[in-house]
Amino acid sequence: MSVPVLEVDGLNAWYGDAQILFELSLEVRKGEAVALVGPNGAGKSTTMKAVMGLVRRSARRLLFEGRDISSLPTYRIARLGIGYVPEDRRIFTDLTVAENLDIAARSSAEARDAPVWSRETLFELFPNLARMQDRRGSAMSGGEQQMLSMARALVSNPQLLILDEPSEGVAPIIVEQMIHALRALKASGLSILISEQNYAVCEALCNRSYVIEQGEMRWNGEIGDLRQRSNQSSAFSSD
Ligand SMILES: Nc1ncnc2c1ncn2[C@@H]1O[C@H](COP(=O)(O)OP(=O)(O)OP(=O)(O)O)[C@@H](O)[C@H]1O
Repeated sequence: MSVPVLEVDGLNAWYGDAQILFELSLEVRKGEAVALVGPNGAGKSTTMKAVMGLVRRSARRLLFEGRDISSLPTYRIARLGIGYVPEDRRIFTDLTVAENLDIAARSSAEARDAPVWSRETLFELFPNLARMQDRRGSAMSGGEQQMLSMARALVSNPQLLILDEPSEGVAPIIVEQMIHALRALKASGLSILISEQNYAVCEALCNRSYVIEQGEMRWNGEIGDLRQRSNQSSAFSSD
C-alpha cells in the first residue's frame, strides 16, 4: 500500500460560532484519487478549506507528507505542495489564458524551484486551452475556466491536487475532457482529493470515497461500493 500524502484525524471546523465539521477523519495516499461526496451543505467545501487553513479549525492530526500543517498559513501549505482549485475558480477574468498561466508561473518561481509544468506541457494536458491562449477568462465557459484554474494550480508542481466540485454546471463534453486530464495526472503519480456530486466522475477517476453528511463522516469505502451506498442516501445528483 502506498504512503499517505494527506492524513486528517479528528477535524472540526467553524464559521464564527457555528460548528460545521465534527471529528472528520480521512486519508489520501500517494497516487490515488479520493472522492468526497455528500448532499449540498454537507461540509465538503469546508473540509477542503479546513485542510488549506482557510477556515477556523482544530484537528488531532493534520499531516501533509508526514508534516504537521495544522498551524501553517494557507500560502505555506500551498507551497509545500498542495494545489487547491476552489469552487469559484479564482482566475483573472480580465486576463487571457496565457497571461493567467504566466502569473501563476511567476509567483511559483518566486516560491520554489522552477516549475515542472511548462506552458507546453499544460497545453498537452488541456488541448482546448491551447486553442484559446489569447482569450480572456471572462469569455470562457465555466468548464473552460475550471480547466484554466486546474492548469494554474499545476504550475506550482503540487503533489496533491484538491478540487472542489469541478464538474458542477459544466457541459458533459468538457467534463469528459476534465476526467481525461485528471486521469493522466493521477497516472503520473499525483494524488487527488475531489469533492463531487456526479457519480460518473467519481467512478471514472477515483479509487475510494468518503461520504459526508451534516459535517460528519458517514461512510468510506471502495469506489465500486459507492453506487449502492448512494442509492440509500441523497448524496448524489442524478447523472
Ligand atoms: N462562509 C460561511 N459562513 C457561514 N456558514 C457557511 C459558510 N460557508 C458555508 N457555510 C455553511 O456550512 C455548511 C457546509 O457548507 P459547505 O459549503 O462546506 O457544504 P458542501 O458540502 O460543500 O455543499 P455544496 O455541495 O452545496 O457546495 C452549510 O450549512 C453552509 O450553509
